[in-house]
Amino acid sequence: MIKSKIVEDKLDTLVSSNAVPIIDLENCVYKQSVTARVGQQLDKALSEKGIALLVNHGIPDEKIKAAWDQFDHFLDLPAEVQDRYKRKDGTNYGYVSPGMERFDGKTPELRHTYNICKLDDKNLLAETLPKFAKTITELALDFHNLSQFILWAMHSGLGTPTNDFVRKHSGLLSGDDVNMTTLRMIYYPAIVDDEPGQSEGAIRCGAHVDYGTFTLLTQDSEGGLEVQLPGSEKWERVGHLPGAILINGGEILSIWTKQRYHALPHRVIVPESVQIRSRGRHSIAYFCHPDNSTMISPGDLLPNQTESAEDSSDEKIYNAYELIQKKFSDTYGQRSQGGNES
Ligand SMILES: O=C(O)CCC(=O)C(=O)O
Ligand SMILES: [Fe+2]
Repeated sequence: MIKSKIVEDKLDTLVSSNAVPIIDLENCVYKQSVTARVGQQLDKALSEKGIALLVNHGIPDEKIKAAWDQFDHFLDLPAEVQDRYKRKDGTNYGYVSPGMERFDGKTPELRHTYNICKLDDKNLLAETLPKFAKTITELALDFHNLSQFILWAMHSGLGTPTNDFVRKHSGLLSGDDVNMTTLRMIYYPAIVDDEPGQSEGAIRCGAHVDYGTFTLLTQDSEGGLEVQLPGSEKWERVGHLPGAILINGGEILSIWTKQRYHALPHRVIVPESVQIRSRGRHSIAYFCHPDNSTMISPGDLLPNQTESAEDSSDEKIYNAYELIQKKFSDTYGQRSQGGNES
């Protein structure tokens, strides 16, 4: 009985049933034939499923593992040292301890995260853990380069006549005062069933959609990630393809494409399998955002977009920064000021 449950846990995922498109990035070579193919595949995947898996993305596994190791070292530091790096109100960078985030406004998330918003972040633990700063910064640069390749491919897939879409992401990782793009280290501790508050009603990460253009996610093992595919309210387990990076669309991209691309609802539950939940889980999310001052007009990215009666209505158009702040306060109320990016 127990055995068949474990087998079921291994098989019953979107990855194992080939329901997530896999896109080969060919190490991100900037060849027109490659960006055009990747753009087309992304267009199909993000419009039909809201999700895809990227392989041959060029970020070596060892670099990702080294970053997880460094985050573990950070989590081993005494609490008073960690506190010095805590995320502060009005900014997005720094350490977020379990319980600081509550996606549904009440249930604390059982996870540690660390946000990096700038490639040359002088505050990044350079004195306390020099290797942490070096390893994470190098990885952030890799994600920055990968996201730029994806932006060019998306530009091709969307068929927008100008390269404004790419240009509007000029400030990737140059600081959250300019652009909210964030590399987030994440660790979900193992769930110990008989410790109070650990399993009953607990969540690793509550249901939400990400706010920006797209998110890249890498995970070290199956650990409860679930999504709602377009047109369905059913939560489906994603599963895990070692070495692949998952991409999902965010809310700004969805508005920009008049919902052609889906903002994918997702969450991380406490896995029902004792075996799986008794393992800690690492992930890294890279949230790609347009520059804060970018005006996000519905349908702006679609080719041949002419101003329709609907567009020229009095409906207010927000810039990317306002949209994110609005989203924070819709979702978190007062917490938004010191809340989280997702
Ligand atoms: O850890 C994961 O798998 C997902 C994390 C996530 O969705 C987020 O932080 O926005
Ligand atoms: Fe998310």
